[in-house]
Amino acid sequence: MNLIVDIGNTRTKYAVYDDGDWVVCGMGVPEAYELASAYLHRGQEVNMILSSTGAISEEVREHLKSVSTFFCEMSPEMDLPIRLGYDTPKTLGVDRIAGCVGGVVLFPGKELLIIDSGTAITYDFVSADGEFRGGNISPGLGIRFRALNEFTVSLPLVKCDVNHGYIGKNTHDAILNGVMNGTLFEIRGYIDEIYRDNPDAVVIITGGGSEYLKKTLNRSVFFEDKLVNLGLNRVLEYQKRLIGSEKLRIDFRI
Ligand SMILES: Nc1ncnc2c1ncn2[C@@H]1O[C@H](COP(=O)(O)OP(=O)(O)O)[C@@H](O)[C@H]1O
Ligand SMILES: CC(C)(COP(=O)(O)O)[C@@H](O)C(=O)NCCC(=O)O
Ligand SMILES: [K+]
Repeated sequence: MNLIVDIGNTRTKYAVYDDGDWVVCGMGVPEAYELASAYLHRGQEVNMILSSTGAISEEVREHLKSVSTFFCEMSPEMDLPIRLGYDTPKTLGVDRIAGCVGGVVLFPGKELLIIDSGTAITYDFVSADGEFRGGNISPGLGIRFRALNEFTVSLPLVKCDVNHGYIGKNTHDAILNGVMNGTLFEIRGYIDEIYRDNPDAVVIITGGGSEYLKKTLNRSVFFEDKLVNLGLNRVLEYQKRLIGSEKLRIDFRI
């Protein structure tokens, strides 16, 4: 089986794929470790890919490695199934690359805009011939609420609530509406812009904050919660095949 471990800035997600089919997903490093151990104890192989934009210690990395039969770590410098048109590929977030690969898996040959609403909101553009063209990073919902609270004297910390209004009549609602509508208008702006340029483009939305957008975004877009997992699974398969053909080359001195 393939085990995907995706450590974000807020949450750790994991997923299991078997023969390209999604099996199960969940959250937490200890949970991912337990799952991998159980497969190993049953004598099954565990092909693992680790992707981390959040903090990860060497100890955790080694811990996860110890319950894998094949291990690779997502990096902009590895051989990837897409080209990276970014001036600083070394500093490019691996979750962004994974989302773009996932997009190409779902919609090959299409121009893509991938919106990942997590701790940060990322807007990533992929050309129809499969090149990551670049993209933008903006503050996520949680960061916006916290920033208003932390950088002012009087503003309280307001919690994200999908049931918000348009015009605030008190401080709480003014902040709630401001952050929620501001985020929504920003996202709508990107979507309208790409459709204006190319009506055939495809917009895919993913990430923990996308649940809210499902309810409020009245635009023609695809929601795919598993986009990053899907991309990481493709990269893992790609790496396995590369290592396999390299081994064959050495074994048979091709
Ligand atoms: N129920 C929710 N409603 C709105 N936003 C949420 C909800 N749950 C999580 N989020 C947002 O999603 C983020 C976590 O999503 P995730 O994609 O896992 O982020 P990351 O990859 O950065 O860890 C949180 O920072 C928060 O902004
Ligand atoms: C932009 C991000 C913080 C998003 O992380 P996330 O919200 O998924 O936790 C991450 O992709 C990252 O650390 N990027 C590095 C900078 C760059 O992509 O150019
Ligand atoms: K993100």
